[in-house]
Amino acid sequence: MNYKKYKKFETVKLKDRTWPDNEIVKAPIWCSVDLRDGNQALITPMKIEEKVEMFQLLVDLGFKEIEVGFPSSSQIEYDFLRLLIDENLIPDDVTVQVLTQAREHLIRRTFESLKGLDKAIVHIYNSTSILQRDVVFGKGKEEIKKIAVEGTKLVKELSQEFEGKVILEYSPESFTGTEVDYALEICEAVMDTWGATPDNKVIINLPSTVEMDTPNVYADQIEWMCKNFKDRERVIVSLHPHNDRGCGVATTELGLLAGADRVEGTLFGNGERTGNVDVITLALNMYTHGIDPELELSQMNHIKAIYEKDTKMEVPPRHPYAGQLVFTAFSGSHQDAINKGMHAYHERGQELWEVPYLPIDPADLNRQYEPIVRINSQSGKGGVAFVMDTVFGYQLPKALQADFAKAIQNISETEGEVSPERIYDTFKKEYIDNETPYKFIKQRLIDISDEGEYERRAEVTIEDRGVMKTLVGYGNGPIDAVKNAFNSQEDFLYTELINYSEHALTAGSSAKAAAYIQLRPKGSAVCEYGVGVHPDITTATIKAMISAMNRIHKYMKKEG
Ligand SMILES: CC(=O)SCCNC(=O)CCNC(=O)[C@H](O)C(C)(C)COP(=O)(O)OP(=O)(O)OC[C@H]1O[C@@H](n2cnc3c(N)ncnc32)[C@H](O)[C@@H]1OP(=O)(O)O
Ligand SMILES: CC(C)C(=O)C(=O)O
Repeated sequence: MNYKKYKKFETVKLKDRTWPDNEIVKAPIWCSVDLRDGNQALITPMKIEEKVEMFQLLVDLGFKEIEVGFPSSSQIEYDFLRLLIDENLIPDDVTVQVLTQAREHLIRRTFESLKGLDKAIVHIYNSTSILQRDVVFGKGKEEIKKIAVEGTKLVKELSQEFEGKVILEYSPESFTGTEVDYALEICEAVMDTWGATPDNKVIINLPSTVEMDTPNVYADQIEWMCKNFKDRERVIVSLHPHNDRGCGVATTELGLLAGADRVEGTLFGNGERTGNVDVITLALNMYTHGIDPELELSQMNHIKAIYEKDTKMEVPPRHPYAGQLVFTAFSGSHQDAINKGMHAYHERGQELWEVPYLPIDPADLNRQYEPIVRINSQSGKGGVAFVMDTVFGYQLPKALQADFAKAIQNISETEGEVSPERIYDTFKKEYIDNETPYKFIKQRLIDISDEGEYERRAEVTIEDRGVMKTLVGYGNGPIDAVKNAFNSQEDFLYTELINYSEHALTAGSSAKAAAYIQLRPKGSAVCEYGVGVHPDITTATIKAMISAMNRIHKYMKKEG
């Protein structure tokens, strides 16, 4: 690879830059260019119905400025705008924008397409970069400036005949490859020609048509322009970044720090080559800093579905905020931290979102029902416990979490990802449905307390390898009485209770309880959990105890 084939681009010299100390404190004016820059870059450009659907989505998301196409370039582009106008599909608070090269016949045709609108942004451009002046136009600086000025004159003239209001936008296209002082000279000439004033501002769009350098260099270019306009008040400074070096979002954010007022971009960053800047990421980056993004992005799956349908593009699984995997943690330590963080967030009822590894509450994007944690061989007990809790409602005690996670890891090591259903089935098989050698049949608990002495008699009927037995025991509470009923049998293992917990599993009249019992045979190191589920908590507890005993039997048999 011959890196000597390339050279670094000449950067603007800005010694007194202020942008590094600035902060983004409010949303910029957003302009969607999905229907123009996005559409022109598609393998199959959108059909009219798809354009209409996309336009409606953009309106619903809250865009107030939408570049709807390049009407002079083709009949479909022209017809689409006509349809929006003729069918009255443009809301009053939305301004449509149209792009055209700064060429007479294209500008005239553009104005024809606008008939009937009460306002529009007419966006003219010509390339101003050193390279394009040379290889595309073969023209010097004055001639290139003349293209912009002549184009502006014509837009002005046609605006005067136009019944609505025209806002002029001018782009020194390939701005990032243009000397800033020359870009400024053309932009000032355009504004002077237009007669720009603070009440009749011109949108000066400074595109990073090709991302040529690090985002700080673009920020320097923008700050330099902002500082050097003759009258900053007559300009709306607009950014239009592309993503050639993969820094489109950073470039835009730094451009905003540098003083820009407006951003042109697309949903999910569709657009020429590596795409335009992704407006959704920009807006949600602001949102997660407590800034109103002024876009309604809560129905993320819906936005993604329409986008994918109309553009035939796919949102990659790791795309910020929208990708299928971005609210999923596979690794154990992440799962553990998310699990604890979510619990703390809900328990504390705090207003501020603070959950490790999740910069945004998935619920804010209507993604709360997606599995946040997925289980593979890198997962630990936290992730398994999280799935059991959030998907199935079982709050596993710590020691059981570790024990059960081992069983799941054994599966994932051979089979890969383990689904929540598989996790639950395994849990049931391991801890609930253990019926050999002992099977629970029924129980009766009698209060035999006397003069302040709290005492219970437990009668537990079980099936022991085909034989029905009713065991009787006494204790100072149900668990004690039941345990003693088992321990009083000579042919049973004498077990000690190590741990007990229970909780309601479901709400309402059909509520069930889950009981967790950990037992250890006296003098043995074996320690097993059993789980019982039943509407009656005592029955759930007895079932858990029997399950734990059966697991001990199984384990001891295995160990010989
Ligand atoms: C960075 C961007 O995304 S800019 C937007 C780009 N989008 C598009 O181009 C999509 C729609 N475009 C089209 O369909 C066509 O380009 C049309 C219909 C607009 C124009 O088509 P054509 O006139 O056949 O060709 P083309 O666009 O290649 O223009 C060629 C001529 O226009 C000149 N030209 C190109 N851009 C501009 C401009 N912005 N202003 C003035 N002249 C220009 C070229 O120098 C060239 O001149 P030459 O023939 O004297 O050499
Ligand atoms: C027309 C201009 C703004 C453009 O699309 C670009 O520079 O990328």
